[in-house]
Amino acid sequence: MPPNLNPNIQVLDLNYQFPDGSTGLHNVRLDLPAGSRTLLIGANGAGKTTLLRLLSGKRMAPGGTVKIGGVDPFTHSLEGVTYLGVEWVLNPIVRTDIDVPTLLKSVGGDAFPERRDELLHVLDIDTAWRMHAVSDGERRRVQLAMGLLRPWTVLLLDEITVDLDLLSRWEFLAFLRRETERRACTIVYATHILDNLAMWPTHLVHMGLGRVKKAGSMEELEVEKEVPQTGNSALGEMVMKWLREDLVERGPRRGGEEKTYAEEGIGGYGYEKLPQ
Ligand SMILES: Nc1ncnc2c1ncn2[C@@H]1O[C@H](COP(=O)(O)OP(=O)(O)OP(=O)(O)O)[C@@H](O)[C@H]1O
Repeated sequence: MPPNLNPNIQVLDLNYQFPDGSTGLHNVRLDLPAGSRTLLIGANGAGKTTLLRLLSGKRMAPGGTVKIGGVDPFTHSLEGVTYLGVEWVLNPIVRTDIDVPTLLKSVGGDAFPERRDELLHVLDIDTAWRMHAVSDGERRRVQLAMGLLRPWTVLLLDEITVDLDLLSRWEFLAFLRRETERRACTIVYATHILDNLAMWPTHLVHMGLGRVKKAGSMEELEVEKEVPQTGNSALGEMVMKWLREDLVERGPRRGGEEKTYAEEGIGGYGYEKLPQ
């Protein structure tokens, strides 16, 4: 099925039971418009992963309860729905002695050279890395480039940014925001880490014990957006500044011509105005 140009997400009275008969979700209702960026918030065990798996079509929801761009993601294998979660993180290929260009080529990098190069830049990836000899955060950045390379229309992220340093996460989230602003795509992001996020979401969904406790746009939920420039705490602002200085000190990757993203301030929503 071709990518949908109106990738809204609708969930109607979704009840879900696990194969052992225990209840996973109770009467979940959601209506997330195309182009939205939703933060999915909830304690451990609240049901976030369960919901994201159903939205991605990895698990079957009762007929008519989940629609992505108007169709059931389980019965239609939806091209353009990308779900990045635990199984994806644990894929052993990214721990083998393989180089970055070969990995990116294996997921279609040559078909999307501009996206590939943008992701390399945004995620500050050194193409000379070999994957058995990188840090956890560097590995995660390459994985993210792999996962995001094909232009998805719905992106479901299940807390996959835990290994990223504050600045890399900031740039990654700014990239996702630009994506929703320049093409028809929609994001749901389950996370426990709220640093830097105050200005990122358009919608919030709060889950608890398999139920949606609150959901709506930032305006509907009257979430205060008046925060420091980055939407970060004073401590976060300071750490961001340190990391930015570290990157400038390290200098550019790939031959010395290119500016680091910290020098360019490409974050796109206030990052360039960080206190110096
Ligand atoms: N296959 C399963 N069979 C039975 N119960 C399950 C199964 N998978 C998850 N659960 C239970 O469902 C509940 C919701 O799990 P889920 O993974 O969706 O939570 P979560 O909100 O993503 O939590 P976390 O923040 O820890 O990732 C938990 O209580 C969990 O124990």
